[in-house]
Amino acid sequence: MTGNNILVINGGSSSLKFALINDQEANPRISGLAERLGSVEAGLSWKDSQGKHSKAISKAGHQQALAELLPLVQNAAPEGLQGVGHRVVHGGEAFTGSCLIDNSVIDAIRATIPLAPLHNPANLMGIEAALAVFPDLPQVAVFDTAFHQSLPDYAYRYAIPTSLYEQHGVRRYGFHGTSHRYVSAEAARLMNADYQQSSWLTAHLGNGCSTCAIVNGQSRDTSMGLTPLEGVVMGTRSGDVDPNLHSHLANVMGWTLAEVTRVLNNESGLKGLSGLSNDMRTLEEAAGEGHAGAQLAMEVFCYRLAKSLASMACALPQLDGLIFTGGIGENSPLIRSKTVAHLRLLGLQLDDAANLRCIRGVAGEIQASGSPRVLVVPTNEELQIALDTLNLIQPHGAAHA
Ligand SMILES: Nc1ncnc2c1ncn2[C@@H]1O[C@H](COP(=O)(O)OP(=O)(O)O)[C@@H](O)[C@H]1O
Ligand SMILES: CC(=O)OP(=O)(O)O
Ligand SMILES: [Mg+2]
Repeated sequence: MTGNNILVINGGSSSLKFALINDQEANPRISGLAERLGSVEAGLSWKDSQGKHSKAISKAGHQQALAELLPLVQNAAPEGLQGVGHRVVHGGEAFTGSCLIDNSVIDAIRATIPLAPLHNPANLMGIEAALAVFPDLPQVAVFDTAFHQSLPDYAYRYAIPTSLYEQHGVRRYGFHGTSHRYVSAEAARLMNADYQQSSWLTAHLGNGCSTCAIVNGQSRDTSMGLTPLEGVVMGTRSGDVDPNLHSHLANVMGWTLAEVTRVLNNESGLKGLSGLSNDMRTLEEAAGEGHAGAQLAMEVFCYRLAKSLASMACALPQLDGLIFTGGIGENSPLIRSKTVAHLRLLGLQLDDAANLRCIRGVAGEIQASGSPRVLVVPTNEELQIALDTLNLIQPHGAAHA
């Protein structure tokens, strides 16, 4: 049994992340990143069984980058590829699950560009490049928003005029659905619980961060909204601010809309608060050495995260577990413990030794005895995308590694 080989592509505006996943193997055969696409500094870096490699691909665009990595992928999968799975950030209300890509799907992703101007054009570039390079392979779109299409209307509607929703799609959509879905199903599996009869809170803490309430395998609420700016504090994104901040900055400071958008998306969050970095590792080190900005950024991050989780708890009939995931959630005992310390009202408390043990890919339970479960579950969006892709291209479903 050699398994199935799926190429997973996550297209960004000037980058293209990729991984070759075999559904019978624990690790990707090859994974990497083409970055600074379109510029003279464009480069390709990747990791395979032989180690880490890099190569300059000056001025390469998305399609050329894919053509460059094609021989590497073919080399890693001499038996051939079965399909290509794409991360697509925004599917609007058109997609409640993953789907095979055809012209109508491409049109629907294009029609959603006004709702995700930073993400969807880049995802489309990845899809179009892959269709040009692999015209004969089935390709699948896996949407960040699809898992959250089960939100009830009282969770997804904003209290603004109804016409803005009905005519312009202004509502909460939610993102990181692939990760929230993967880690909650994985938690149920690890706990021998029935996923279809279970309730979870999840905290996906990467560069982008979001929380989610999952009941019986369905998302019931999530912290991100119309765009991935709403919600908790992130690496460079502010999360929730007073909606009047836009007009305040325009009227008092004379900022343009583009400047406000750039500052809230790229200069805020941990980076803006600390004045130092968007990287939690850097902040933890600096805070340990007494850097006041780093300390404050971490305090705000944890308090706001706890507040978001407490509000998500409104959507649950019971709490089977709080799940931490993403680079920060999987690797920072300090952030987990500071966050849970604000959640005593939910009865949550950590076991310090267990908390310290769950880092660098180690999954496990970290609660103190008597507390509802708290779990660390490493996310694997690429594997979930590969499994969704296999499920759609194989009528009888895919096997799990
Ligand atoms: N050991 C660690 N301690 C604290 N934070 C960490 C650690 N390792 C990674 N991180 C943080 O994880 C974040 C990146 O998460 P990741 O999930 O890799 O991001 P992305 O959303 O880009 O996939 C960064 O803030 C990084 O500092
Ligand atoms: C939608 C989103 O926030 O994605 P990321 O965390 O990859 O930036
Ligand atoms: Mg990640």
